[in-house]
Amino acid sequence: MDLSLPNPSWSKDMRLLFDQFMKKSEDGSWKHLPSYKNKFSRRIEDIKVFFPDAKLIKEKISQAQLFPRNFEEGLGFEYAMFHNHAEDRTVCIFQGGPYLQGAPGFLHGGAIATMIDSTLGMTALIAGGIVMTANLNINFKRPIPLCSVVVINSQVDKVEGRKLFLSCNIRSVDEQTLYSEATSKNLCLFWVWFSLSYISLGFVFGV
Ligand SMILES: CC/C=C\C/C=C\C/C=C\CCCCCCCC(=O)SCCNC(=O)CCNC(=O)[C@H](O)C(C)(C)COP(=O)(O)OP(=O)(O)OC[C@H]1O[C@@H](n2cnc3c(N)ncnc32)[C@H](O)[C@@H]1OP(=O)(O)O
Repeated sequence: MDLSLPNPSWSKDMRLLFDQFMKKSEDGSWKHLPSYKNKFSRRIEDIKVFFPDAKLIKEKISQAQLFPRNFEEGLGFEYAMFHNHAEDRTVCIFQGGPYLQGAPGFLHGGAIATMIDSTLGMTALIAGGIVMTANLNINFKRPIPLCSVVVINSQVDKVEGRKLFLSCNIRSVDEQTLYSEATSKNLCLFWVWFSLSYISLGFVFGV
């Protein structure tokens, strides 16, 4: 089940942004990225291909779920991502629910980091195939109110061999407030470089 589609917990802002990006996707310049709880987790063989040293316990791996998709509807991470192939850019619209509280009334820094890592990771994944985050630097500039909607804008800045350098920022829907900025270095796990984005997309999402 694609969990990046609107559900009743989404606020008006979240719905509006989603509809705007779906409209932008009509001419093919943007692409909506589906998101699942446990794609790649069901079959131990799939994972072993990417991480041959993984010590996976069969019974447990069948229960594995993508971390940000682990909460009940509306309580944790509600988000949808859109990718622009020509610009190597991914936008994530994100509504952080009440279970993600850090300072009273605001999102936990770890929850913000999770969404930053997920968005940068997805951008790197599309650009470079199977990648791991080697380094992530975040400046938390303003606290993000709980249950508000924010926009994460990420892009590939530079590619050096198997190293991808990315950056992103998080802004309010009206773009007036800059909440966070981050940079990351992601390492492509296979030296056989495949930047053919849509092949990567099909590989990961089966689309
Ligand atoms: C992950 C996605 C996988 C599958 C996709 C399946 C489904 C997708 C569905 C949803 C996707 C959602 C996206 C989620 C994204 C989440 C991403 C993560 O959270 S990853 C988890 C956190 N990261 C880790 O656990 C990484 C642990 N570290 C490692 O495994 C290794 O250190 C490494 C990063 C793989 C690098 O090891 P290597 O042996 O491959 O490289 P090295 O020879 O050590 O270094 C090469 C090169 O890179 C430079 N470098 C290495 N580490 C760092 C660093 N921390 N900071 C800066 N630079 C670093 C190193 O200096 C070398 O540079 P050179 O000498 O100039 O070549």
